[in-house]
Amino acid sequence: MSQTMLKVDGLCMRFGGLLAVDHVALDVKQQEIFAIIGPNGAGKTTVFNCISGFYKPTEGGITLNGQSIAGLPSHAVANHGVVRTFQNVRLFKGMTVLENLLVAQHQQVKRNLLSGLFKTKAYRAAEEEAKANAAHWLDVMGLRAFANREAGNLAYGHQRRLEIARCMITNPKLLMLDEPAAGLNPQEKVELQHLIDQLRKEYGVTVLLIEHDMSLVMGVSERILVMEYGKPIALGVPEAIRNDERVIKAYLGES
Ligand SMILES: Nc1ncnc2c1ncn2[C@@H]1O[C@H](COP(=O)(O)OP(=O)(O)OP(=O)(O)O)[C@@H](O)[C@H]1O
Repeated sequence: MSQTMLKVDGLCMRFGGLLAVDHVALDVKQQEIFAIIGPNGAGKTTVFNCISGFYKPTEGGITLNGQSIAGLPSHAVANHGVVRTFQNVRLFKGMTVLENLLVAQHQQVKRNLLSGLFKTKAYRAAEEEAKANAAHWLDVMGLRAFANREAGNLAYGHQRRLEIARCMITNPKLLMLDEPAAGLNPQEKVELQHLIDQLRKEYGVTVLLIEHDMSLVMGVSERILVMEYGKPIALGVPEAIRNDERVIKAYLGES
């Protein structure tokens, strides 16, 4: 049995009178692909925002490899190796694809002002490494032909891939994808499923995913947590979730 990487316990998030997340618990194992699903407004993105440091939870624990990350600001959570994408793609749209990948590595490239000014050997080496990494991820994501194109001018599916590349280039432990299939065509969805699988197999990343596309969720996830009105209502393998009466009811109630 592999080790738990992310553990969320008794997580609550209140907005005024609304308990958007109500005692959510989950544990994601090393190199697992774990999905959170649920009807609109169930609290999925709020859970993501709490884990990634965009919200400070009202209550509850969040640990990464046994270390508490609850309540840390997002940049500190990112420094622990937890990175995420957003429901609406967030890129530097006026920069080129390549520049987006170089900027994503700014933490790794030595930013010491003096070493930058004098272009020390170490600084130049770090710059070269950043460029080589960028080239690698352009290839993995099939974006090499668009390296010098403005990110904002890419087709939507390519923007989504660039967003994932920006995460992966930082060599994360946990990759959090918020509705990565939204806006993709059926062919792109199939490719996305293969990509998620490939990222886990080849780069050892653990994946936490929110997704409405059931074919993708059922095809790629090892375990699924279902939320409704802020509460966890089911947790299990895809086959069990597919046949869970509470889950079926929650989804039927939505349509
Ligand atoms: N910053 C906020 N202030 C007030 N209410 C919020 C805030 N963020 C989320 N909510 C509310 O919390 C509830 C859960 O929202 P959330 O976006 O987490 O749901 P979701 O499951 O991700 O939905 P969807 O699938 O539609 O993206 C909703 O009722 C939403 O209006």
